[in-house]
Amino acid sequence: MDLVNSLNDRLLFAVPKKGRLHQACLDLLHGSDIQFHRHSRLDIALVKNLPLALIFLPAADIPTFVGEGRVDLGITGRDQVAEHECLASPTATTGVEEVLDLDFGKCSLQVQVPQKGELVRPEDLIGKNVVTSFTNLTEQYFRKLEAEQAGSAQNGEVNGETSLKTKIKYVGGSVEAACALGVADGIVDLVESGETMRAAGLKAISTVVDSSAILIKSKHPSDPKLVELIASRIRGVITAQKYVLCTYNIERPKLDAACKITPGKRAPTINALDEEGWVAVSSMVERKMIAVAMDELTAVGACDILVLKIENSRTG
Ligand SMILES: Nc1ncnc2c1ncn2[C@@H]1O[C@H](COP(=O)(O)OP(=O)(O)OP(=O)(O)O)[C@@H](O)[C@H]1O
Ligand SMILES: O=P(O)(O)OC[C@H]1O[C@H](OP(=O)(O)OP(=O)(O)O)[C@H](O)[C@@H]1O
Repeated sequence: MDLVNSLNDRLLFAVPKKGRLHQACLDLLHGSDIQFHRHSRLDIALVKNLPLALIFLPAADIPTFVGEGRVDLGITGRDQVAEHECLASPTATTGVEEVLDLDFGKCSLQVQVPQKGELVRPEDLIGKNVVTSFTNLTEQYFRKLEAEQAGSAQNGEVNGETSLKTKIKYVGGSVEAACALGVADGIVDLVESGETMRAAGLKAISTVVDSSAILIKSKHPSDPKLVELIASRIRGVITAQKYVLCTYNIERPKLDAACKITPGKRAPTINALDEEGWVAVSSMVERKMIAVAMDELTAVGACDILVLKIENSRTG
């Protein structure tokens, strides 16, 4: 097939085909000027302006394809990478390397139990039924907990061959239904806002892993220079989303106080104004801090404060 043959000279980049990370990934590709046309029903798209092909895969499968080295780059959740890698030996030649935290898709994999009930600590689930989509991480978690309870953790038996008392079962989705249906005493599932958990009458009692979307690469990518170029473009878009540009005018004696509020990524840019004793300052400020920064700037005497969106960036 032509499409498959045309992959030979291209770097392969795996992107979640659906789910929570899909749209944010498309936005990131757009912001990085990675241009492609995806035919309906096709999970491969050739990039028009770079020797790159996008492969649309379930987020859970991306660490496998990148880890095997067949696909060079990928975006998925840190939770999915941890689930895939937690049974791998640290000296394995296959596997993935994290390139960049993408600052979206933030959630936590948490142990959850019914709000009303006798189970209050993760140890209370030992020997009971636990349902999850993350069986490897859950097994690792309960293996450690069981070893600790048996007082053997310090003797290095955490990864020992003793069989697990806790019964861990896999389901592919709607994990939160398992307790109400009587299939599980507790679950291990992702929590972002906590709405799903609370609606199902559950509460979190422990965190297995915190997650966000990450850019990963194989240990031996086919074109390391192109990997670096793509990482640099994506880093630029992420930085642009994370920061805004704040500009203001201030009298020189008040400049030190203002610069403490807006120190910038490297340092603020300061230009003399065509008015004696006044300067203009421009500085990158984290978007989530900008309202507080504006309040504080006003309090120290800054005026004409403007906040501008950053379209794209390459910063050190
Ligand atoms: N509620 C959430 N908030 C933020 N990120 C999430 C949330 N749920 C999942 N994620 C992230 O998105 C990744 C993919 O999860 P998602 O449930 O979207 O996958 P999927 O199974 O491919 O899609 P779907 O649930 O539509 O079948 C997770 O591994 C996690 O990193
Ligand atoms: O804390 P919240 O903001 O409510 O988000 C958490 C929910 O989001 C994910 O499921 P998703 O909606 O993707 O569907 P799924 O159960 O089919 O995976 C996750 O598995 C939780 O169920």
